Amino acid sequence: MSAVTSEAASDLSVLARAKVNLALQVTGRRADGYHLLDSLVVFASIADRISVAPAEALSLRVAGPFGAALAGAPDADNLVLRAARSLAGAAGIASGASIVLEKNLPVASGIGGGSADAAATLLALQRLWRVRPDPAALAGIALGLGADVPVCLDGRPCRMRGIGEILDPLPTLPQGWIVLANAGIPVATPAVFRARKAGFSPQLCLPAHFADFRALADWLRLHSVNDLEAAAVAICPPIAGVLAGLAAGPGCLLARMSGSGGTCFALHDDAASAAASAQRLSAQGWWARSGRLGGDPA
Ligand SMILES: C[C@](O)(CO)[C@H](O)COP(=O)(O)OP(=O)(O)OC[C@H]1O[C@@H](n2ccc(N)nc2=O)[C@H](O)[C@@H]1O
Ligand SMILES: Nc1ncnc2c1ncn2[C@@H]1O[C@H](COP(=O)(O)OP(=O)(O)OP(=O)(O)O)[C@@H](O)[C@H]1O
Repeated sequence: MSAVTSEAASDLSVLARAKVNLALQVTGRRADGYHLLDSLVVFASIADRISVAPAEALSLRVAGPFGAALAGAPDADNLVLRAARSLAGAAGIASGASIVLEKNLPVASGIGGGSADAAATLLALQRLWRVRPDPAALAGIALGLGADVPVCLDGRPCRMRGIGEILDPLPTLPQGWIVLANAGIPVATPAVFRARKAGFSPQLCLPAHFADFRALADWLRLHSVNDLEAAAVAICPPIAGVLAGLAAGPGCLLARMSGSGGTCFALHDDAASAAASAQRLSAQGWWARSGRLGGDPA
């Protein structure tokens, strides 16, 4: 680890953006049971937020609309504190931090909320503690926290392979709009992988670029799938209703599930139809949000 020279206080608050698997193909299985994936991962503007401040001990306060969903589990199991302890251990940091998690994303819902929180914690605490692990050490810490943490730490649109550790940045994607919707039923990732009955899919065969957002949606529909969708619907049938509700929204170019579910997404090439779809689905009692996707990385 080497010291970082100076950091602004505003860097101590980091967005943990929702991870969306635009495509998710299961291409094989390792001897340890983990599945090999080929996935196109992007990040929506819809996000949790991690804020850190100096303190002698390590503490976590959870706020926000989905904070209560984490209240049942011991704080020690929270991926935020696990990330903080991993970094402190690797960096030999004895001091603590006061961490606030603003939980805006539904829990256990396929958009990597906990993984994004862990990644944001690693970024914020590197600044607070003024440490910079070498990239290989940081990658090891991230993967040790979960298969989705490396891609969340990278934060850019990526092709993700291996079990989540092989990341290739994608060229700038065309800009569009996304609607995320969720019926409010947590879906456990291991159960979905276990319930998967189909064989393995081939690797994705990506074009060099997409002319516009509609071309991206067309390519996804014709040349890729989410291999976990059928298993997730079998475990949690309301997911099929969410997919149908998104697909029925005027202007929807593609409706698909993200990750292991139950959050599903719709792609739109205009902000107004995306916002209208999110409003309509919210009125049905589901969690639904619209946001920006793609364009130049922030
Ligand atoms: C499905 C995805 O969301 C796609 O982005 C991720 O691969 C899941 O990432 P994650 O939630 O961070 O997953 P982890 O917490 O590492 O693993 C949870 C469980 O999911 C299964 N798992 C996860 C990732 C993977 N490549 N193969 C798997 O089989 C394993 O049973 C594992 O015990
Ligand atoms: N900060 C956190 N936010 C959300 N879940 C957390 C957090 N810390 C621990 N967890 C636990 O991690 C599990 C997975 O939650 P998460 O919201 O990350 O799932 P997910 O969105 O399905 O993730 P992925 O898309 O990476 O599979 C839940 O059982 C939850 O209790």
